Amino acid sequence: MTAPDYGRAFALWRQGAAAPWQAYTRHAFVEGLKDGTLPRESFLHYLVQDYVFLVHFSRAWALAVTKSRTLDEMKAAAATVNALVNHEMQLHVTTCAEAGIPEDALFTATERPENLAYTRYVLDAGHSGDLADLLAALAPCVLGYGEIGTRLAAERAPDTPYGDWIETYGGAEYQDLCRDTGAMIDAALARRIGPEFAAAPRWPELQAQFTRATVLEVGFWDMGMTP
Ligand SMILES: Cc1ncc(CN)c(N)n1
Repeated sequence: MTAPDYGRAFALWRQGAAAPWQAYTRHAFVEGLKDGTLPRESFLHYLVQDYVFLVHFSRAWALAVTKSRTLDEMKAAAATVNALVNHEMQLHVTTCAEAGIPEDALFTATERPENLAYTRYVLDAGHSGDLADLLAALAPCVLGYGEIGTRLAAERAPDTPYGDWIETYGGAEYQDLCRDTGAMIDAALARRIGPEFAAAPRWPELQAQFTRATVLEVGFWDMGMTP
């Protein structure tokens, strides 16, 4: 199955991080969602941690609004904040409520170190750099789940109990967000480092940021498998 088209910069970054990207998008946790063998306890533990993750990720996308230089950049970043806090997190709230975990317990959950490392790494990339640095660190999160969702929607076992999760990330709304984010990244990089991304002096550092965030995604799945 070919990877979905989320823009030029993403295609280059993904290729530059081939081994960790494979480890992230084909992780045992992901395969367990696909065939339904992931233990429920692991899934719920992951969802609680992921709720906290999304709180901090929303803060990072809000930082992208303040790092923007055009209204189009601001609109794209603000749309992602909205998608995270008003749509994606609803999956976590609803699924956890059905399992007897109330939303206030989600908001106050103790973060696992793998979670803390990832979110604070991304926030620091944004605070210490510009929008290009921040987007390189944010891209594996948004676009990786888009790629995973697309594949799982096509390959899932019909009776996996994780259909809601797969539909959230494989569905049209999330896929539109991925395409918009990919286009926003391409435009933001062209504006800051020129249209020939991979030839720009800053490219190796942006690639390193994308690769580090991808490795932290692998750690997040590992964490999910050890409640
Ligand atoms: C850890 C993680 N990475 C990515 C996503 C998709 N927004 C997420 N919900 N959680």
